[in-house]
Amino acid sequence: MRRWNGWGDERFNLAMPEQGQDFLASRIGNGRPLADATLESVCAKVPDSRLEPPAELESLIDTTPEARVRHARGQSLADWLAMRSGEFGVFPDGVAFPTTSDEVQALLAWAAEQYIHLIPYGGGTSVAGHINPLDKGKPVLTVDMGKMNRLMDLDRESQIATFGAGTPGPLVESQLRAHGFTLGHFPQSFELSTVGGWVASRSSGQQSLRYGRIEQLFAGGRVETLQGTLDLPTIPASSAGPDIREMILGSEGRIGLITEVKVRVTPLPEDESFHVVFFPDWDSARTASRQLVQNRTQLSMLRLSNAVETETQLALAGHPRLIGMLERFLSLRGAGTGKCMMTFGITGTRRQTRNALKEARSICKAQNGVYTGTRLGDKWAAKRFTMPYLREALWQMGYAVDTLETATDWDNVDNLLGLIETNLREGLTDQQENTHVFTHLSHFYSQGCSIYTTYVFRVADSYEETLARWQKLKTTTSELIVKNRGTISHQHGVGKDHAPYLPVEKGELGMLAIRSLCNTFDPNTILNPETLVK
Ligand SMILES: Cc1cc2nc3c(=O)[nH]c(=O)nc-3n(C[C@H](O)[C@H](O)[C@H](O)COP(=O)(O)OP(=O)(O)OC[C@H]3O[C@@H](n4cnc5c(N)ncnc54)[C@H](O)[C@@H]3O)c2cc1C
Repeated sequence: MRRWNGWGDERFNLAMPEQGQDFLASRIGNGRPLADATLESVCAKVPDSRLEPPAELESLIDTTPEARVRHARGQSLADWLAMRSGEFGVFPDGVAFPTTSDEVQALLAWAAEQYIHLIPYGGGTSVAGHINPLDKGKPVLTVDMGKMNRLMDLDRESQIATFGAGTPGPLVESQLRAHGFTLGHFPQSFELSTVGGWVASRSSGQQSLRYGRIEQLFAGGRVETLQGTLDLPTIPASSAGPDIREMILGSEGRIGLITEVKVRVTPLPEDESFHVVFFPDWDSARTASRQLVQNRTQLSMLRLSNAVETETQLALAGHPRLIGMLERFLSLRGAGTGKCMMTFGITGTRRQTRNALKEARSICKAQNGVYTGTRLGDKWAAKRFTMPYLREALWQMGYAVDTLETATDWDNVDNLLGLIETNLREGLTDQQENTHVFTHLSHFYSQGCSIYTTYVFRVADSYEETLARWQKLKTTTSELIVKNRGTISHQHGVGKDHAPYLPVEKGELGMLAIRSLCNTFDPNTILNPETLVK
């Protein structure tokens, strides 16, 4: 069963190896965990539902406290603190589980008539407050799309698959795999996030170098809005004015409920492998990454850890004897202190992968990269969806962990990365607290790349103080990002948490256009208020 107050399946735990514990203690001190609230105690706080559904919708709506608790928060650190403390604030009045587009349309009609706020909900993996209900004086109905989770059609010739919007990553891939296809969209939240959520929040998967971001994969579909149904036909390309698909991408539940998603799929690859190269320093590593992508070497994924992330990953990996041997070998080859780890994936026909590997190794070698084969890369691939479980282990040790991500042009990558890391590292020094900060680059483009920074700090003596620590780090760094040519989000979307920073990025006129778009479909702000735009 899914954890009600954290990430993933409650039967699965990721243990922190002893060396990892020592490493963190040496960086930020020993943590002291806070006490967790129980599900029962939180359910007891849930007020009576204000919903009075008509008979024909009654069977679709669950108003039990537990369903409402389980849909009240996403996965941001602020959400995590709310769930762990039991201080949720607002709960939805009910959760609807529609099974067809017609049922979604009926829910919309009822919501409009009764002035009920409606929150579309995919996997609830938002890390930016997208799906949290607000107290606006009206009832709130969360619409969980999870029952619309089937592969509805597969056009093998055009390679287009139609899915119910609530289909989560594993069901997308298993249903396609049975027909010899893949979507190739693998966000780290793959286990729980859904195809509709990916479209609504402009998600990016780890192998976007080969398969593209969701923008490239989203071919069309069906959206139920308060003004009627929007059918998005699949056309390979078009010069017929602005693209309606682009309006749905990143709409974050403000325009309507996506009920069917048509995606561009690819036959399963013949060959796939993941490789690791260590570079002596950041400059050579960053140069090699940029050259790989600007050279259009056919990689399917690329990730470059800076020196602190490399050190942290090796410390947290366990197996001290093997890691020690690796470090000695790397040191002899010139990649000692300050080394940076690059992981890359190659996917395709055997011929393509052979050529890509040759090209990639040659570019890396020219920058003094030490190629170590596939062993570490295979480990990364095997564990890539389990890493979010580490949050639970860190929490039990008294540490809070969060990530910040942006993207910028190559000429600004080092500048912005430095600003982000320094701000996070020094952000709690006035409280005599250290923050452990490390970064990787991922999602590479010819023009630039995304910057993904993780920060770990000790929880304070109370939930309120811990939240205040997070707010300070998050707010000051978000301001810094948008003031320095970074996007407020490369892949996590805007939600409610990033909405204050959007106007800097879009400008006044841009914000007016986005607001007008939402108003066209939803003039009375029934849908997901204050997400994306106020
Ligand atoms: C551990 C972790 C790792 C993550 N890794 C990545 C990553 O690698 N790449 C990445 O892109 N993101 C990542 N995310 C962020 C998150 O998973 C994505 O934003 C994802 O796309 C959200 O999908 P979801 O189905 O969970 O949507 P939800 O969180 O349920 O909703 C997100 C938004 O989309 C709207 N929405 C959802 N479904 C619909 C629908 N059918 N119709 C209309 N609106 C809808 C909601 O109203 C909300 O505004 C990560 C999150 C976590 C917790």
